[in-house]
Amino acid sequence: MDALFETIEARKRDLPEDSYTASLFTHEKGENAVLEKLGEESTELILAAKDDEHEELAAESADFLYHLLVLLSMKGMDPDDLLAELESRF
Ligand SMILES: N=c1c2ncn([C@@H]3O[C@H](COP(=O)(O)OP(=O)(O)OP(=O)(O)O)[C@@H](O)[C@H]3O)c2ncn1[C@@H]1O[C@H](COP(=O)(O)O)[C@@H](O)[C@H]1O
Repeated sequence: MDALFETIEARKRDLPEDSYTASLFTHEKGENAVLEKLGEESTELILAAKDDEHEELAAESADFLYHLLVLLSMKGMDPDDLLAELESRF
């Protein structure tokens, strides 16, 4: 997750043209682009869970987590903020 987040941060900084991640940071809809994606991915995740398809559920969870990490980066946060919150509940 740390390596993926570092890649996301690099895409935010360098904005390569062929990068999907960079396209989320420069989207005309602003942060709504990634928020919409999170909505779609959560629906797909729920459908995979209902079908009890483990492979599909893992794939949809990965899609959701990736877009969540992009959102955290957009907000100037990082995975440590998420982990700190989880630890505070432990
Ligand atoms: N983990 C991901 C990842 N998960 C999902 N996606 C993209 O998220 C997009 C939307 O997912 P969907 O399931 O909705 O795909 P879709 O059905 O094609 O939907 P649309 O794109 O048509 O809306 C797809 O284009 C996926 O490729 C990701 N794109 C990138 N990453 C990671 O980010 C890294 C950098 O990627 P780039 O920014 O593209 O260089 C990659 O090496 C990966 O590690």
